[in-house]
Amino acid sequence: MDFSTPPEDLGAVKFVLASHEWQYRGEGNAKIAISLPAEKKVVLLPKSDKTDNINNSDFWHWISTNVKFINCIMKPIFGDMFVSSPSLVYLSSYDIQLLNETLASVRPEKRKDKELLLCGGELCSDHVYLPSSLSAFCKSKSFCIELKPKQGVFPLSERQFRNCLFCRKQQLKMKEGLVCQKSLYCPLDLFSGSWERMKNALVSLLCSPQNNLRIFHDGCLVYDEDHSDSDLQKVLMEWLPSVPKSNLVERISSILLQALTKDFSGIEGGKESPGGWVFEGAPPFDPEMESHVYSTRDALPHLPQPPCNYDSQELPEGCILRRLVEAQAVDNLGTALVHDLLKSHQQYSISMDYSLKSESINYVNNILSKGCSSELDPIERYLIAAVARDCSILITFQELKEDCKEAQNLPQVVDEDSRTHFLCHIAAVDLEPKPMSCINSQMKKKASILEACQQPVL
Ligand SMILES: O=P(O)(O)O[C@@H]1[C@@H](OP(=O)(O)O)[C@H](OP(=O)(O)O)[C@H](O)[C@H](OP(=O)(O)O)[C@H]1OP(=O)(O)O
Ligand SMILES: Nc1ncnc2c1ncn2[C@@H]1O[C@H](COP(=O)(O)OP(=O)(O)OP(=O)(O)O)[C@@H](O)[C@H]1O
Repeated sequence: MDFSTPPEDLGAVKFVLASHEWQYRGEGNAKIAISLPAEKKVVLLPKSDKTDNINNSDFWHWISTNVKFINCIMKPIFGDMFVSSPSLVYLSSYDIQLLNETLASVRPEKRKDKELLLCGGELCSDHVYLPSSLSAFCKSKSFCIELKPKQGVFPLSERQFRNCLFCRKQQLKMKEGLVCQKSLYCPLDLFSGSWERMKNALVSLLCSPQNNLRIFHDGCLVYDEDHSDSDLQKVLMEWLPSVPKSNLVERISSILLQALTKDFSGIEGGKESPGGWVFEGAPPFDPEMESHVYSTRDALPHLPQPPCNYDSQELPEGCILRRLVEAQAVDNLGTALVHDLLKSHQQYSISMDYSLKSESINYVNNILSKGCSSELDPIERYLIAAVARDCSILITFQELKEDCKEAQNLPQVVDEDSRTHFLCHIAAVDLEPKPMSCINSQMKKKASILEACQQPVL
């Protein structure tokens, strides 16, 4: 593969590793994140497995199309205030190789099936820190909670299960040995609009984080699934002022919930695109619809756990939870119906069995040409919703200096027990489009989940 041609014509800027102080931040299934602490930026580098076969020109078109998708589709849907625009960088193959070698000792074993092969990536604001416009009013320590909330609203065709997809998938994760304990978290509670259930969901995430919660302190990972309860207590003691007999997990959950339900529209110059996210023809989020499926719900596999609660009420306007749930509801058909549609669609069927990055470019270009409009077809809507069902949010807090009158109108939350005020910021990340083949792979995953639920691991 030849990655030597500088892709400057697509707006990419040269990134020389040796010119920056850098650290490994973390990774998911698709990208490795390198943080640049002095600049408060991150470089996100796509990973490849040995079977990926993409040429230089296709790679650069794919990655620049991804950035356009974030800017033109996900940003209007979530709102300017929750999404920042990445730019493109290119690296030498020497630097990519150096990264592979240097990172080998810090990368988790379970992620090493893929490595860096492609000489480019996205440069983004590092959202584990507060933007400087806010941190100027704060004391020094910053904390960030990363959440991957997963799917919190389901199309009618997928509401017949007693337990939601996340809770059913726990059976598969147990069966495959990916986790040794089931998560206590249920996304339906987080998105329920009920203060008590949302709070319980956050406590559950803190106590069983799996790959759905991480905490960073001044840019360093201090709590995730590989840490213990006592690590969590230490982090929270560092974060919150001591108050005798108070429950730190409860206190942090309350702070987090204030941030997740806060109306950020209009804050930080975060102007809405015309009409906000709701574009003509998008199915409105309708909690009433689910009443129709009660009658069939009991017919499906019973897990050795209580049923999930599909009841929900409206979330506050302009808060991140509402934006997420509305973006997830852009698909109102569900995987099986969309999969059937795809099979019958001559135009798409060719892309279906391929996970090649170049294959996704065509459908993303179609979405880009339509924009957030009623012209989007159900398959395109599904692919947009799929991003919102798997993205992460970074919620960052920094303690406000005492008597800081200038910060009155800035977004803040309060720890009631200690009366401490924190400025906060929320960013959605991992908003790149999924390949068309994800419809096929999600069908297969759902079949495996059903099978795992038929022989539940206790
Ligand atoms: O479909 P799911 O729910 O299994 O989600 C996958 C995630 O699994 P999770 O359940 O969060 O552990 C999975 O996360 P992990 O690798 O398990 O941390 C990825 O996010 C995957 O996305 P992609 O295919 O890399 O773009 C996700 O796949 P898709 O969203 O592309 O289907
Ligand atoms: N803009 C950002 N600021 C700070 N940290 C970030 C940013 N973007 C990503 N990260 C960190 O990098 C990690 C990997 O990024 P990302 O979630 O985009 O990767 P992925 O491989 O696509 O994930 P997934 O497996 O969930 O699809 C995130 O979990 C987060 O900790």
